[in-house]
Formats: sequence, structure tokens, C-alpha cells
Amino acid sequence: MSRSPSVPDRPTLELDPEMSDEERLAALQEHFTDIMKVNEKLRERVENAGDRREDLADEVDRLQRENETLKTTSLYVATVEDVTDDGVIIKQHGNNQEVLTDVAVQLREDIEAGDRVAVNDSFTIERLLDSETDARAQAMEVDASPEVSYEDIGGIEEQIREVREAVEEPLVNPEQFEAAGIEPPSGVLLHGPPGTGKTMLAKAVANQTDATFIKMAGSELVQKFIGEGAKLVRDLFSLASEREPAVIFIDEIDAVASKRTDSKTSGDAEVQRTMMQLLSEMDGFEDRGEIRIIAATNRFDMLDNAILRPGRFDRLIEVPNPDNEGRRRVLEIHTRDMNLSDDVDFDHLAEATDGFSGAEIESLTTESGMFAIRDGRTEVTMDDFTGALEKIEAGDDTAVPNLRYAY
Ligand SMILES: Nc1ncnc2c1ncn2[C@@H]1O[C@H](COP(=O)(O)OP(=O)(O)OP(=O)(O)O)[C@@H](O)[C@H]1O
Repeated sequence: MSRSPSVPDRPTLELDPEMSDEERLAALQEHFTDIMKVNEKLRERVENAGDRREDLADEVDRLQRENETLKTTSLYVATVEDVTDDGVIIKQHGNNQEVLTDVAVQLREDIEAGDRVAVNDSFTIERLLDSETDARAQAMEVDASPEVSYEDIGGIEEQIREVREAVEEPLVNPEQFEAAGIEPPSGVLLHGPPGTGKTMLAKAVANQTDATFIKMAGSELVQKFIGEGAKLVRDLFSLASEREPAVIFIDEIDAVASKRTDSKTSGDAEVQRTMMQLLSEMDGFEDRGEIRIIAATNRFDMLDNAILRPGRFDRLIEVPNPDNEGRRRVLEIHTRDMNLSDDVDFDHLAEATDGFSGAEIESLTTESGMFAIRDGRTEVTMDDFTGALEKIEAGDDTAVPNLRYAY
């Protein structure tokens, strides 16, 4: 029987019944020697296979690491201008350089003019990206008519007044500023702890002035592709001019406008480029017509002075946690639609929520409502509020400092 050449044939033993005992023994000994030889060959083969397996495992490991490195290496973003027989013509974002480049065979068929692609240092196209509109849509929140009004915001009346003066007035009465011969503030920076109503305030101004509200989170501007953050900033301002009047709201501006760090990593350089683009958009702002810009941060101490210079974010408004009276107002706002029992005492609750932000007070009211619902009631009582306060304190007492009990 023929076998695969790599596997040695199995020795056969032929014993003749006529054989003498000596002949039989000799045949068995010979057979034993043959088997031992085959055994030796097979053992060698197993050893070789083991070595080969180790080599292959090393190779897999090396390729995996190479793949990881390739995945984490910075890529540049470009737009495909034309697909020709000689290669693909791309235009790099950021510097607008046109380059004739190559593309991997498996990608070639999928690529057409207008596509966004990621290219490596030698401009080879590595992958096809989502369409630009998808990237824009992911990064920006656009609300043609936000529903928040000034009456929905409690405890920061002075801040509302300042924002109205700096943002609303120039949109509604530009001629007033012209007549007085002064430039309205370029950008307004709201700073203060999280959940104090900064986003609400920006939305309320947009609502009041019938402007489109366009929100971009600073963290979204920190992109993994070189030139992409700067491009998003340009997109943000061009979208605003398409939709004017518009209020641009950049939340977490510290993500792109922190003081320069000493590290010189490419990520930092990219963040710097994004910030420079933002500054240059703001510097060319006067001719932009009916667009106002509001930014917000919880990390005012981290901000680079460059963004606070005149003509940029030159109106700083602190939005703190509400005081006693403010907390009472926020409680009233968030319980407006609730079915409250007569024993709910806002004075006591305002006391007991010392140190709460507006957002935390809102959570307290929701949680109190949940207490009532769990108990099969629709009327919310003071006990529900007390239970909710206890629950909040038990969950995380650092998030709610100075918690005191009125009951
Ligand atoms: N002053 C306030 N009056 C009424 N509700 C408030 C107030 N502040 C916060 N809230 C409630 O908390 C929610 C979150 O507030 P908002 O997003 O405006 O806070 P923020 O200051 O922008 O927070 P962050 O800094 O975390 O972005 C609001 O939707 C609102 O329900």
C-alpha cells in the first residue's frame, strides 16, 4: 500500500508456520529493529514539526505586533480627486497638497473621486473613511430650534443677563452696537462646575434669537487623523454661516485649548493645530455676520491664555453651583409638572441640597418621583424626597458635598 512520502512505511512481519523457533525469533528481532527505526524517524519528524510550530508562532506574533503598530501609526486624511490608470490623485487635508499615489489592489475597486481616505507617510491609501457628512454628523449636534427658554434655568439670573447682553443683543440689535461705535464681544466663555446650566444657557439664547444651535464637544475635535480636527473646526464655522443666524456652542473647550504641555508627541501637535484653526476662525470673525460663539469649560485653570485674548473669548462668565435661593428655583422648575403633596417643603429641600448642581437637583426630583412610583403612588411626598436624598448620599457622597438633612 503506498503512503504519503513523508510518512515512513509501517514494517511488516511475515512469520511462516514452517519456521523453526530460532528463525521465528530472528524474524521478530529484525521486525523490532525495523519498528524502532520507524519510531526514531517519526520522533524526529515530531520534533521538527514542534520547531516549525514554534517558528510559525513567532512569525504570527511578529505580524500581529506589526499590524498593531500599523494600526496605531498616525495616518493623514485626504480626499480622492481622481482615479486614473496611473494611480489615484489625492488632496491632503490640512495642506491641500495634491499627490499621485498608489492603492492596495483590494481597495482599488471601492475608491472613487470624492471619497475620504486615510494615507500613510508615503501617501499610500490605507483605508476608506466614512463619508464626510457622517463624520460631521457624528461630531456636531445641530438643533434648528432648541426648546429651552430662560424661564427653564434657575439660580443664575445674573449670568443670563450677561449672556443676553453679550450674545443676544448683537444678534437682535446689531445697529445699536454700530451706532455706539463698539464691537460686540467676539466669544463668550462660560466656566464653572459640571451641570450648572451652561449648555442650557447657550440653547436658550439660540431659542430666543431664532438662531440655529450648533454644538460641538471639544473632545470630538481631538481626532485621530492629522488635519482632521482643524477640518472639523472649518466645517463647524462654514455650517454656521450656511445656517445663520447661528449660535456655535463648543463644550469642553479645554480639550483643544489647554496650556501647552512640554511633551512633543504628535497627538499634542495635532491638538495645537486644531486650536490654531479655531483661533484663526475667531480672528476672521467680524465679517461673519449673524454668528455668535459660546464656549464652556469645567477646567478654566487649564486654559491657554491665547484663547482668552481680546477678540477671542473675551467675555468670561462664571456659572457656579446655585445658592440657596437658586436651588429653590431649580427645584421649582423641575417639579413644575410633578404631582406634589402639600407637605413638600422647598425651603427645607433648598437647605438640604447645599452644594448640589442644577443637574443634581434635577436627578433628586426624578429620583423622588421614582420613590413614589415604586410605592404605587402618583403623588410625590416629602418622604420620597428624603428617601431620594439618602439614596444619593449613600451612592456617592463625594459628588454631593455638604449634604445636610432637613428631616
Ligand atoms: N441652573 C439650572 N436650572 C435648571 N436646570 C438645570 C440647571 N443647571 C442644570 N440643570 C439641569 O441639568 C441638566 C444639565 O445641565 P447642562 O447640560 O446645561 O449643564 P452644563 O453646565 O452644560 O454641564 P457640563 O459642564 O457637564 O456640560 C439640564 O438639562 C437641566 O435639566
